[in-house]
Amino acid sequence: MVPQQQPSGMPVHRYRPFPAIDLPDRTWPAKTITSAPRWLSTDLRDGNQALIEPMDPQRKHEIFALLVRMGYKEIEVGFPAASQTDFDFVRSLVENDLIPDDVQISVLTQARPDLIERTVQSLVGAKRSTVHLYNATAPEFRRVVFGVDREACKAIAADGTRTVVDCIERYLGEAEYVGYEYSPEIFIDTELDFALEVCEAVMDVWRPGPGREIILNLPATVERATPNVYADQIEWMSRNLSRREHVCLSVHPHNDRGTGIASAELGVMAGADRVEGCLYGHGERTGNVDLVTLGMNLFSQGVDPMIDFSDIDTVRRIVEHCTQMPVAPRHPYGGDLVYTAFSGSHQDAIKKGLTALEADAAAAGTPVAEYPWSVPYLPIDPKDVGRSYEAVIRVNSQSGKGGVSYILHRDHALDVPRRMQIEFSHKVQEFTDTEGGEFDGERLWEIFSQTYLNDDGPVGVLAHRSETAADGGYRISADVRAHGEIREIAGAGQGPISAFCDALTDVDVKVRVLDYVEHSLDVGSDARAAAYVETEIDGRTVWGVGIHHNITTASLKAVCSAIGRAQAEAAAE
Ligand SMILES: CC(=O)SCCNC(=O)CCNC(=O)[C@H](O)C(C)(C)COP(=O)(O)OP(=O)(O)OC[C@H]1O[C@@H](n2cnc3c(N)ncnc32)[C@H](O)[C@@H]1OP(=O)(O)O
Ligand SMILES: CC(C)C(=O)C(=O)O
Ligand SMILES: [Mg+2]
Repeated sequence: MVPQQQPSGMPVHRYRPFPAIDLPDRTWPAKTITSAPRWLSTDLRDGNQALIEPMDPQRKHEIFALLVRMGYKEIEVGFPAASQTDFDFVRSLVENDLIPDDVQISVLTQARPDLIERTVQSLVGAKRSTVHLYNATAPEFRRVVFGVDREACKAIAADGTRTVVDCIERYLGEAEYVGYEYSPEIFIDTELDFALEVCEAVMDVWRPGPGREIILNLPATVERATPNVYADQIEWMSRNLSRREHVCLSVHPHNDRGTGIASAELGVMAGADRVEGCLYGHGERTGNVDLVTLGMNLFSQGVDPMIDFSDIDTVRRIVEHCTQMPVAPRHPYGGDLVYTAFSGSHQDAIKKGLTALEADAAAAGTPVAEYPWSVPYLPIDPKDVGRSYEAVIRVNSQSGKGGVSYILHRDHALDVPRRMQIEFSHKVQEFTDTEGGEFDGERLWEIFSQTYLNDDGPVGVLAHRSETAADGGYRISADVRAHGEIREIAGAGQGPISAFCDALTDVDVKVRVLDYVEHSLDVGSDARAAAYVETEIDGRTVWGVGIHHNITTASLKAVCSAIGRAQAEAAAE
């Protein structure tokens, strides 16, 4: 029987579903995003206003410089009427000529004449800027916060816009370009017909036209509905706004339901031209939509985000330093663990995927870094964002042979044969089960060396001499340490290993070789070789490993290693 879930007892009755939008002929579900929208970073405004400790001027400058380096062309730099510090920061950007010619800063203000005037004053001397005005338009805000009806609410927006126009004329006549952005705050809770009415009233004052666009920014100030509802709202506005060709329609999702990314993406599919957000999703409460994830989502679809994320760790480091807040280890694209696989089957698939990618790229004569990416469990190549494969596969108790052998290959160039991978990963499992936690490459190498490369077994080879007979037979004599004594032993066979195994009967050791693999570890005349031998000793199948500059020595060492392993296994029983 299927287990029966029980009512939670939580006060569900206090909440209402968000009403659906009546838009049966919506077109956004069939759309795909084929080019990057215009981005606005509001790290220095919405992001900053929500920090436990707002950024000091030096940190603000660091973020600004980072945003410029990454390629953001529209940057909201503050709320200059809020405080002298905010005002001074904008002035320092302007007066120190820190704003590149192709970057447009913007500043936010409430629709209050004194605040607007101060805000516009902060922009004197800026070549390109945008004045951004907002007032809340949702019914609850009209009633509770402002105590106004629809007409009065609309008047706040229109009058505010008029004041902006006047102030721009008064203070910014010299500027190359001054743009205007209007946001009906709490747009998602505003009746659509009223949001449209307010935006039209604002446009009547600003009078957008050729060369004079207006940015209408429709915020999900508090995200309260599924992203499809936001998309419907955006599509409805996009269809019904007049002067649409002169409107830059912008979305500003917050992330209260954890669907800010989806809201932004569906918003763009629904007709938005521009997205406002913050790096790593800083901002009020659960944050603004994360610009890193949005940009990288495009990148992962083969669409250029027009922003450079190729050094994602530096971006993260600067954001963490400036906001004094950590980025979560599982944060998409930038978190510490997001290109890491711990579990065995994932590691196995990634290892095979990377090998196949290299082979496919080589076959196509294309460098791997240019070859179309397709590796299981990794949506993008970590190297494309400046991560290395080092961190991709990490070993703990959930890991299997794939991960373990990947790390041995990565750190020591060992190509451990498949059946030996199984044997060694069981060995590692014994350790991870008892010790717990993660095993790094160094710890794995310790276990590998202790298991296969220690010379303390019952038999050790000290020197060997060999000759090939005219009939192709192989003769060997070797000085060995056997059971505490130094002995010279001799034997014959088809090659060094079979001859050595024959010689070992002199010291009462019987070894049957089942498989043998060797490969070089380095290049050049001084190169070392690794030899792996699968043996049957006293009814046990065990592997041995030898590493040496001389390939014959490596093989004999591998046999001795297997003898040691057999004895250790027997002792452990
Ligand atoms: C969704 C967002 O992120 S909006 C941006 C929010 N960011 C900030 O508020 C940070 C900067 N703000 C501040 O530092 C301050 O609010 C200041 C300095 C701008 C203004 O401070 P104060 O004058 O003390 O006003 P206060 O902050 O209390 O704002 C409330 C008043 O502004 C009015 N108001 C709020 N928003 C707006 C608006 N967009 N347009 C016009 N009036 C507004 C309210 O109705 C209220 O008026 P009342 O005092 O007559 O009731
Ligand atoms: C001021 C506006 C754009 C805002 O930040 C919001 O509504 O979230
Ligand atoms: Mg906001």
